[in-house]
Amino acid sequence: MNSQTDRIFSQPLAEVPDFVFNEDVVNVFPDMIKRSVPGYPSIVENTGLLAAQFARPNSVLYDLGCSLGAVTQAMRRHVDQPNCNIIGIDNSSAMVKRCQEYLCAQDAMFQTLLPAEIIEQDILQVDYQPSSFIALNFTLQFIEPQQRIVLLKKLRQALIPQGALLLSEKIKFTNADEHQQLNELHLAFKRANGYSDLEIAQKRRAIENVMLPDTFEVHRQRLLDAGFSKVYLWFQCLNFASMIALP
Ligand SMILES: C[S@@+](CC[C@H](N)C(=O)[O-])C[C@H]1O[C@@H](n2cnc3c(N)ncnc32)[C@H](O)[C@@H]1O
Ligand SMILES: O=C(O)C(=O)C[C@]1(C(=O)O)C=C[C@@H](O)C=C1
Repeated sequence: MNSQTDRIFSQPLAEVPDFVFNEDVVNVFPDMIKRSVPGYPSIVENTGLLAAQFARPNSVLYDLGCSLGAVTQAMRRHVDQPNCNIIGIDNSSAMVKRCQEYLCAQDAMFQTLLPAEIIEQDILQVDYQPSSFIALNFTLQFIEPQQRIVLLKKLRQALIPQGALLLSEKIKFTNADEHQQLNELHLAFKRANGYSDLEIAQKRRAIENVMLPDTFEVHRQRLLDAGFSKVYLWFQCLNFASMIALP
């Protein structure tokens, strides 16, 4: 169950396949995401704080595209509301299986935690229950672009009036210089975390067709079009950002 160092793209590949969240990725995922996403640990921990701020009794907290449940675990550390439960959803069976094991380990360590269940499902197919907090932590970028507004409208409908949606994403920039500078800084971040140029190039090739970032302006407008009334950027580190959207 121990996480390993990410060496998935360290050897030259004749052809780099599209990135999938399979067993190989699951084995290295905590290391991969920490070394690839600037600010990831801060975003996860503060998501627990944000969830505690918005969580209301008798409601569900969702962790969509939960992977190994880092956000679910942070919410469980911070949220203490009566009759609240967490539902984590991911469509990768390998992720769901490992996530359930990690949550059992968390259950064994703490006595009073919100109940949490992890479900294997496509987040586009879910009938959402009334919710006070929904986290999409680096997940929307993997959803087909035309489906993003459909999903956000559904989530807006599920949110109770005092609730909030958290959206973290890799972002593009409209200004070409800003885009290039921040992408170069992101490459420097990856190199400083021990990734070689080969690993960086092969990973980029693997995700270019499956992970499609938008600009902050596109996210903001789409959230407003989905029916949210306010969108606040609460975190940015290089080309990775997190925002909250309020009903
Ligand atoms: C970058 S990871 C998310 C990281 C995670 N939220 C965290 O904070 O550690 C993206 C996740 O979204 C999941 N995913 C992608 N498309 C999905 C879909 N349509 N339905 C459910 N999960 C999806 C992937 O399997 C993957 O585990
Ligand atoms: O942009 C990159 O290079 C990334 O690796 C980003 C990213 C992400 O943002 O989700 C992509 C896939 C991996 O799951 C981890 C990180």
